[in-house]
Amino acid sequence: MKTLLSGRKMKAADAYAIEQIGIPSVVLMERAALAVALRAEKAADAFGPGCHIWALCGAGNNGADGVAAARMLHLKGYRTTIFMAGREEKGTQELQLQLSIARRLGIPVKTWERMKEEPGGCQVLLDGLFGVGLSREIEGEYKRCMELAGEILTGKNGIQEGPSSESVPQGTGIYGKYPTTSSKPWCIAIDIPSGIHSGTGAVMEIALQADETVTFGWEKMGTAVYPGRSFAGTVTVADIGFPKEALQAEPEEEEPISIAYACEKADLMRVPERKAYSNKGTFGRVLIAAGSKNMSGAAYLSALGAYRSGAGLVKILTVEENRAVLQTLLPEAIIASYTPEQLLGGREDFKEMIEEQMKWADVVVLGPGLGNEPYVEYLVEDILTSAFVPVIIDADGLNTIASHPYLTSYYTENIVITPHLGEMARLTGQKTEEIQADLFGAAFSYATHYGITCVLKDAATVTAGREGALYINTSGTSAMAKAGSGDVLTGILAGLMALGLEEEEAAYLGVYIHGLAGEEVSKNGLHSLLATELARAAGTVMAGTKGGNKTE
Ligand SMILES: NC(=O)C1=CN([C@@H]2O[C@H](COP(=O)(O)OP(=O)(O)OC[C@H]3O[C@@H](n4cnc5c(N)ncnc54)[C@H](OP(=O)(O)O)[C@@H]3O)[C@@H](O)[C@H]2O)[C@@H](O)CC1
Ligand SMILES: [K+]
Repeated sequence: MKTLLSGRKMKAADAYAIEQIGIPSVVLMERAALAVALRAEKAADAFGPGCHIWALCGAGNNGADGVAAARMLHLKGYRTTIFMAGREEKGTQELQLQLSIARRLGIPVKTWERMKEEPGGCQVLLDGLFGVGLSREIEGEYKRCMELAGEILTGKNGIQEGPSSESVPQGTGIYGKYPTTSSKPWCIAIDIPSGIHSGTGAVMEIALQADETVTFGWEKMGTAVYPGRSFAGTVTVADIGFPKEALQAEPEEEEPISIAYACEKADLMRVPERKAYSNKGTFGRVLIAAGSKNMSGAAYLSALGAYRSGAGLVKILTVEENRAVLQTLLPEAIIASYTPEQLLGGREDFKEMIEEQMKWADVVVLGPGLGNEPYVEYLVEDILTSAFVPVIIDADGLNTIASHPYLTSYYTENIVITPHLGEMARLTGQKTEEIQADLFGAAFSYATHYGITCVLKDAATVTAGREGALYINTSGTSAMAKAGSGDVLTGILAGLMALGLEEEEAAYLGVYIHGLAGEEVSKNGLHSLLATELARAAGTVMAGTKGGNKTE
């Protein structure tokens, strides 16, 4: 698992390394600047002779990194200019030190306004305005400086020419590439794109669009969620010598959200093995309470997802009208049915039936395609009160809870909810934009308030465990923004729980597998993905797990 930090946590780790361990600040900075300079060299070489590298620097240590990187590039023979924003005399000690070295070496240091007049513009821009020290909205002079830098980066002032070499060098050890031809400068963000909040990923009024980000020690949470993620380009994490113990350092001001985790391929090994001596009962029974009249697709996709990700036996509990179609679509599933009339007429009998079904199940999915008829409230209530196994609630299950908030009183630690932003907004009474502005905060608050697992679905899905552990998903593609994708996800989570994973682990791992499945299908193009293919591809991803393709 990858570890990601908030800006404050990073500053605490920084302080720990300097004050407790005794690594001088400028030693860390030298390594940070070197990592940036190495990337800048690649970009400059891609442009070829005549490349002009600018370091746009603020008055903090992010700026000091920029000045130090500019010095290294100057010493290697690259044409380099430093542009300063903010008041140098009020800058950090490190900044003043780096500037005095740069000046003694004869590197031009100018104020940011002079960027307008620089003949030939720049081809590579190092963004060192703000790093993890950014703590409030950007305004005034800084804002004007960033507006100008933004114009330069988008080529709007007409004087820029970016790297244009025919032979394009690949990034070393990362996934970045340089453009073969471009009229825009290549922007390397130092630590984090300036203007992006390092904890939430929010744009603090204005932010600079980077082509790549070189970050130090640990990736910042703000570049893993949107919109920060789209500003960062490809992210390289440079090891600049922080000891692991530095992670224990707590931020000065108490901060509930300071660390998050992200799955990597090796985490697929967490999926339990499929034992050779087993039967369908060994791998758990999934009950899917889904579908309504003329709405059978969601139930089918959820059931398919569960089977493809390991469930031994799947039963779909749905309205009678869906029986024939579901039996045809998925003969492997058991179908149990009810009629809404049966429910409204005799609540007790219905409740008994639900209780029996819950006794059968090891895992329950509640919600896909349930609709919003009045009887759905009773169905949700009866399931929540009689299930003593994990229950994954999605879609109309969540909408029913949103419109009947008393249902949250039945939440137990076994509950996993999988809302998208709109559903989360309905559940919490917040605006979608408020949730979007802080996905970590929204998932964390809901999960810890109710003591449940919350999978908040977005282009970068955030999962919060019931005690507040946070997981950010890094797999997946835009191809997955398709009808039925969420239904398959509920099935995958259920399948993993049927295999024996705990709710939290199944949730973040399931989201990761779902994303990898999306990537697999997208190899055929981004537009054409079908949810059924996603379920099938989840099976392919599962084949790569520890027990996925063993014969004994
Ligand atoms: N040894 C180390 O320490 C290492 C540090 N490293 C590097 O240092 C970076 C962190 O440096 P930093 O802490 O100096 O803060 P930085 O991001 O440069 O911001 C500057 C100042 O801006 C201010 N400010 C905030 N918001 C503002 C706003 N909206 N508008 C205007 N001003 C605003 C705020 O000061 P304030 O005004 O709040 O007192 C803040 O202090 C880190 O990202 C990494 O690149 C690496 O070299 C590794 C070793
Ligand atoms: K920056």
